[in-house]
Amino acid sequence: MSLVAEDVVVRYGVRRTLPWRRPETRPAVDGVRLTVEKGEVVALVGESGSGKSSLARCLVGMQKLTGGRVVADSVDLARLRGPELKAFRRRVQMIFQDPYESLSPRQRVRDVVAEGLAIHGADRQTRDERVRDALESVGLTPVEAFLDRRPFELSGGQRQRVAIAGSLVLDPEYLIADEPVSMLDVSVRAGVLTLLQELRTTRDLGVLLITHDLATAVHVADRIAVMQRGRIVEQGPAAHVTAEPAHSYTKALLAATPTLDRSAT
Ligand SMILES: Nc1ncnc2c1ncn2[C@@H]1O[C@H](COP(=O)(O)OP(=O)(O)OP(=O)(O)O)[C@@H](O)[C@H]1O
Repeated sequence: MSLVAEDVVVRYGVRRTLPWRRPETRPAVDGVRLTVEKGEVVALVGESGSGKSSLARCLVGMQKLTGGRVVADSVDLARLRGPELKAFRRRVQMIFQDPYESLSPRQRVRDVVAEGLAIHGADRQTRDERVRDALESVGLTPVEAFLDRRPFELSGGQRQRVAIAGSLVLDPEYLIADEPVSMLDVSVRAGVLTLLQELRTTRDLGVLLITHDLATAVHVADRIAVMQRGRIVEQGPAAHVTAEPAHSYTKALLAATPTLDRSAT
């Protein structure tokens, strides 16, 4: 069971030009191969503009590919239509950097979390059970204390947990988390990251954690993929990538992360 980017290319803003003229822009994603298995956390690390979000959008089917393909359990995403596409969208969920932005301020937590279920058609009792179960899974307990709150009555960490619960109600197989803790107070980051790690185990979830911060990646990831200017320049087990970085860019990232940089001691 895996979600795979195969030689994915994303090129923005290609002008309609004569066919023999070369495109003028460098691809945002430039031939990326990346696999996320169920039950593992893969961190995609790179500086701003390296193409991480573009690749993430490809993996959830929100971005048109210029080249390559996304394959979920051996099926090419581009071939999916109708109910199959709908099922894929349920199986692969995405959460974003700013939990406040992705939540509707007027809705109560119970409605925010149930929203995806309503779209995918579920009766009221199922919805209620799933919402409670999801809130428990993300540690928002006792559940009754949270059901009727609105996003502005929650802390940043709690809002991100609500957003994660909104994905979990759909019982996804993969979660693409785009900078899920970078807007959060440092004191609550570890809690949200640990939650993602737990979900990997308890729900056999495949997690792609996108971050510009190597320390965040090391905290939770089984594997790390390092992205620079649209390419994956290095990937491997987290411990290996940080202990013996092969690429100069990974070395630079390590050097910029004093808590991990062994050469600095
Ligand atoms: N919709 C778009 N139209 C045109 N260019 C885009 C679009 N989205 C991203 N880009 C460009 O593609 C490149 C990669 O952007 P992307 O957001 O994927 O990188 P990133 O690593 O996620 O960066 P950040 O962490 O800042 O979001 C950047 O040069 C960006 O300006």
